[in-house]
Amino acid sequence: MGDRKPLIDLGLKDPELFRNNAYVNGEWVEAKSGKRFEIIDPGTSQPFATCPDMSTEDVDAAVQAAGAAFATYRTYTPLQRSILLAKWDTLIRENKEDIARILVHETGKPLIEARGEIDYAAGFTRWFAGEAERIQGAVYPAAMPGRRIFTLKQPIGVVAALVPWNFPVAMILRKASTAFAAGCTMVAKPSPETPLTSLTLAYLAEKAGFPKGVFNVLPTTLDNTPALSEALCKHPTVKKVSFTGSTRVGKILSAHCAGGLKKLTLELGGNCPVLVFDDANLEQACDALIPLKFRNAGQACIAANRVYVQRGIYDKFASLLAEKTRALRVGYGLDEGTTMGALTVPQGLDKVASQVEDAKSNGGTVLTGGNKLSLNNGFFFEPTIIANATPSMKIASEETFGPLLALFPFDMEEEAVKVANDTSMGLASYCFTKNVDRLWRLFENLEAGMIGLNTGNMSSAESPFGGIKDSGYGKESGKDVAINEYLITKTGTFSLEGQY
Ligand SMILES: O=CCCC(=O)O
Repeated sequence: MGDRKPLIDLGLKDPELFRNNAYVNGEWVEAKSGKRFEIIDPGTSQPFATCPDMSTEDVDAAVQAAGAAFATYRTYTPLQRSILLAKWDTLIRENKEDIARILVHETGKPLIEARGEIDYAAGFTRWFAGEAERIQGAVYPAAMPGRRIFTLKQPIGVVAALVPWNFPVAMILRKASTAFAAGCTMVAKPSPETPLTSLTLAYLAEKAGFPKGVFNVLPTTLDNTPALSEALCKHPTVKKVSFTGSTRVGKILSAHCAGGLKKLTLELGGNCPVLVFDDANLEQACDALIPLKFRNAGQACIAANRVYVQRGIYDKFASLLAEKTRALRVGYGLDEGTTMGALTVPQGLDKVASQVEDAKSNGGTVLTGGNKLSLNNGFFFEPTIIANATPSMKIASEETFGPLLALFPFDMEEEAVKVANDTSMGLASYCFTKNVDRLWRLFENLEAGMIGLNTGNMSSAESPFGGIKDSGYGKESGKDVAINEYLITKTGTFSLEGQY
């Protein structure tokens, strides 16, 4: 266990999994300042643990450790890296229940979703255990006689991972598994709300046998986050930065990285549209939309935000969706039967409330929900559906990041595509129709990095994840594309004697 215990009994089968110190160079350490901060359970608004508040003065030691570890870890064979990832994967799966409990306390999500997140997250450790052994250069036929051209893929170096609070286990594993498969080392900065699961994963990485310094985790507060992130981006030993979060912060980090020409992966905001056509299977569309919107209380970058419904089925679809939404059980994440938990940050409540008020005052109809919930002192909001939404409402242009869905009517396909694309974002778009030609047209014409065709679920280890436009660049997960983000391609040119 770390130096301190949790403030409440977390009910862990293995209390060793609770780690509340930073992890640097294989040691569990305090911040140089000696300061700690509280981690709040969103389901009760009460602190349940504390962590060291790492700041810029703690950055160099972590990066130096990762740099020193890189000198050795880069020489590990693909098979050695694959075996380490596979061991980590096994330990994560074996400890799923305990990790899920910590995750519920950190995020407020229901236990059933926390377990699902760990299954999803362990998909990355398993997938990248395989990818480690599939890194390949190429040989190119040369135009000049006697010349041979070939490429070699090598790890880029120390990576800084800036991790969000909405899927803290999945997002850190999506980045770390890729980096470790490539032969890189990492300094991770979890979100201030959710540092504990990252520390548990670091503990399991140590148990799996990753050498000291390969994985370093720096918890910090919201106050220290901008400066610490800037220090990581600008540290000369850091060669790549991977960030998941808002477009606003992504642009700031991009500026920090520009001076050092750091390679950057940005997985940013969504404001994702969904198009439901008259010929869709309405049950299928509703059953896809409920988790797509209300998973993690709507706090997902790929969550549905704006739903455009063709006029012929608008009323029928709206009432079916409202009925299925009313079946959700909002409650404390660890309570039996909870299917939607608290929002992770209290500011989220105000944003949803202000969008609901704005919609109502502009002629929107609340079909279900619409209010904050007074439950357990936690950050709860009812799952909410607004009908008769119009382009002038805030929900038409602002990403909600909460449990609110707005239904907009439309008549023609061209019109729906135009409004769906009328955003600076381009992460994911979804469409529901049984017309195959239309599906194909939509796949080509919707402006997003990922398109769900009769599905709302497209996140998986084998699928390249990432957006276009203001939703960022670079892909995470999937074959080749993700791992290439952590590799350099070195070109060799060779001349045969007597033929140059
Ligand atoms: O919120 C961002 C990630 C969501 C996902 O990986 O499905």
